[in-house]
Amino acid sequence: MTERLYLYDTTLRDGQQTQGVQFSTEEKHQIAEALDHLGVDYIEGGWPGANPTDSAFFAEAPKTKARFTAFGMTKRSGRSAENDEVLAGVLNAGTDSVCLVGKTHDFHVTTALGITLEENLENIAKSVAHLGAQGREALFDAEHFFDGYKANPDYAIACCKAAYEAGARWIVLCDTNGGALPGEVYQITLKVIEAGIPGENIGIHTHDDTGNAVANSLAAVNAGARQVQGTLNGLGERCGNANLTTLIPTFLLKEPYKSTLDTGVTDAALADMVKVSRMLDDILNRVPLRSAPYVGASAFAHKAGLHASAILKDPSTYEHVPPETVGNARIVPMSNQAGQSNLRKRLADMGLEVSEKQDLGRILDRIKQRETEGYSYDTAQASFELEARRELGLMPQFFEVERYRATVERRRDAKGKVIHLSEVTIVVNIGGERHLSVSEGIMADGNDGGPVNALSKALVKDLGPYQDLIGDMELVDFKVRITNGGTEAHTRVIIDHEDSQGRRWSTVGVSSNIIDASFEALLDAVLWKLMRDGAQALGAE
Ligand SMILES: CC(=O)SCCNC(=O)CCNC(=O)[C@H](O)C(C)(C)COP(=O)(O)OP(=O)(O)OC[C@H]1O[C@@H](n2cnc3c(N)ncnc32)[C@H](O)[C@@H]1OP(=O)(O)O
Ligand SMILES: CC(=O)C(=O)O
Repeated sequence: MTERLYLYDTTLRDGQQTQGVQFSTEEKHQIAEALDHLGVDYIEGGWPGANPTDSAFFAEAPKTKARFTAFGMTKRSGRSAENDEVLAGVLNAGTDSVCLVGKTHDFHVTTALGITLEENLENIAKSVAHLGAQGREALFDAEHFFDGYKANPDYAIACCKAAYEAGARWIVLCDTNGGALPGEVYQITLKVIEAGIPGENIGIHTHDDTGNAVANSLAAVNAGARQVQGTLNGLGERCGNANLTTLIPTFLLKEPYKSTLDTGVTDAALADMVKVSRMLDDILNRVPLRSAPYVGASAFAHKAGLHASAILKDPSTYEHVPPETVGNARIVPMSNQAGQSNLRKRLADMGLEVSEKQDLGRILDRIKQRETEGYSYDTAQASFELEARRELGLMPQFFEVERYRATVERRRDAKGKVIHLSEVTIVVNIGGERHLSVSEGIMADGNDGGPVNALSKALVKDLGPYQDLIGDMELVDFKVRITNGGTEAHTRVIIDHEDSQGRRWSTVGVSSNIIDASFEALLDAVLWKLMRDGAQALGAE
């Protein structure tokens, strides 16, 4: 027998309380659609009436299978629920479900609201009853509940009971300041159940200020709570909310949850978890967190030689779940932590079957030597492939760069405005024919006319017979690190490119000069593309 566990998403409300996050109405629609596809039970859209974006979003609310929910606060003292204009703004959104936050910590009632404890109980009860009278499903977010319980358990429970007895479907225990720990969340949730509010009416809303938001949510569920609130990628006020991108796979893939609880998320939707997580990062223009549980790019990356060796025999040796269940992928990167197992796997993925131990040993030595010089191949897999081919004598010679020159200049234009000028000249020999390309960039008001951009444009401007093959390359990311390779400081540049086939590849360059390091990474990017697309090697005479 399984029990229903309800998932309540607050990305569009508490997620929007993240510093630096401001969703547009359009983005809210996009996120709501992705959440609905995932199969959560509730989507909290925001606080209608609190700001123009939320009001506009509720005015054209998305049609979702999930219960689309408006958020607000309990009525204020000195007026009736019917006459509270903030509450009216929330109700006017016309949603079937409404979640109201109310105080449950005596200190907040007297200090933040400045009213008596009795008045607060009445405000909670009257607000919830008003929702019921309007035919709405009521949820009560018991703000500061765990801190309130520790300070005055009877009063904190009385607040929850006031809401429950007034007809609230859910009493959501909130760790508003995020300071609670799993043991106490478990014990206090049990106390609420003992006080007469059944677990099937209890929700949990946690924040990650001690890094325990997910653990605290699980603790409440272990005690009997049957609704979990959280956000995609753990977005939220301060350190964030409980991360649904972590919790959902845990509920579907881990015991005891897997065989005792049902959520509305199917296995097929779970396999889109990485996609949904990346969609949110794209909207926020954030680099996805590589180490994110389940969905991070490194969540199934096996860097150490001992791990890679065992993974090749059976992936479960170093994986807690199969990556494809959440739409992720296994990678075995190359680095100075690697052994021949990593190498064989990487080479096989590239279509190179290398069985000679001597060949493998030489490639490994070459990679490890270059890593001591400042190169890094665990992300720059395209450069790794080129190095392996060079060591095996399998790297075609497409062309030779005879020389390049890059100049940068900072001066004022006729109006006295500071501008930066970059000019790059490259001479390339292709099959005995010399091609000269010049590119220049002017950088003013922050546009992209810097020297690396000019270098990139010059390199791909005229590669003669190869031009058609490289025309769709786009530089999409550029990272610079200062490293200590050997005795001197070096600049390491990692560049990501994409092409129209949807491929993304990373290359690395290292030099004491940032322009030269960039040039090396750009050149590798072009060579990798030509090699992968089967370009004919014309050499350089
Ligand atoms: C724990 C949470 O994350 S709850 C969600 C919090 N989210 C937000 O605050 C974002 C949206 N909020 C807003 O846009 C604004 O705060 C509004 C529109 C709701 C209110 O704005 P204002 O009227 O200017 O009030 P302001 O924000 O300064 O202060 C909040 C008021 O609500 C009162 N209040 C706070 N919680 C409650 C409550 N649960 N019930 C009743 N009143 C409350 C406060 O005492 C304060 O009243 P005061 O000004 O008389 O002291
Ligand atoms: C309601 C809410 O967001 C909190 O208490 O954290």
